Amino acid sequence: MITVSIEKKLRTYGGGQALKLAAEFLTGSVTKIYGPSGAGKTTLLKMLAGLVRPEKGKIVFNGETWLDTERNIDMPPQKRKIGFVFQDYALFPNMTVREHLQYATHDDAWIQRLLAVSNMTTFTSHKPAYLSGGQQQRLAILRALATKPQLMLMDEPFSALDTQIKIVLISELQHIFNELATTVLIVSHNLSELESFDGNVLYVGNQ
Ligand SMILES: Nc1ncnc2c1ncn2[C@@H]1O[C@H](COP(=O)(O)OP(=O)(O)OP(=O)(O)O)[C@@H](O)[C@H]1O
Repeated sequence: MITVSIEKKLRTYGGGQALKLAAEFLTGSVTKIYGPSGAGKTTLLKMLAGLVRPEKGKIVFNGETWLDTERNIDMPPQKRKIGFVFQDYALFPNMTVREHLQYATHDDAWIQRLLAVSNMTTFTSHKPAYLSGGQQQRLAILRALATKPQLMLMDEPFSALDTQIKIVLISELQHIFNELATTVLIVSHNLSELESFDGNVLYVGNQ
């Protein structure tokens, strides 16, 4: 279980806007996050990852305190056991698909499986510049999954995929998340694309 209570001032023109959130996420659950543009959805994922610090707040993951601003605890991102799929992918330009995955894990059988479920096996020696937008996006998902994270944070992870690929990939991901008991948070503008994910919905924004 992840327990989160956070207050963060957002840098907005005009100022004054803040993100305030208190929520619990059960282990192994999928939560679909939606809300207006600029409400702070990406910032919320970054705070969970330890990439952005709130002014005030507490994050406890399975009894382990990741953040407690009152006690000055702020666990660094690499210790938080998370996978992050960034909206802009954040791939390494000089690494091939296989190297991206080998950088994250030494488990070759797992790499093979990830490549197979995402239909990426034929592209293993390609660098990002030689991949389509949809292939780059799938690589970003695979790289995040490679470490078998306990918490998967996904920011608009399917935006570049065509419907057919999306349907197959989501069904494969659902199996993998169940197997690993991964807790998953997915930010999406398009909740209908996530229909096949069994999960809860969280609105971020002014009520
Ligand atoms: N580290 C930060 N500290 C404070 N404010 C930030 C930080 N990063 C981004 N912001 C501000 O937070 C606001 C919300 O941005 P964010 O990207 O989290 O929104 P979003 O809900 O994900 O929007 P979209 O749906 O358009 O992607 C923006 O006004 C942005 O300038």
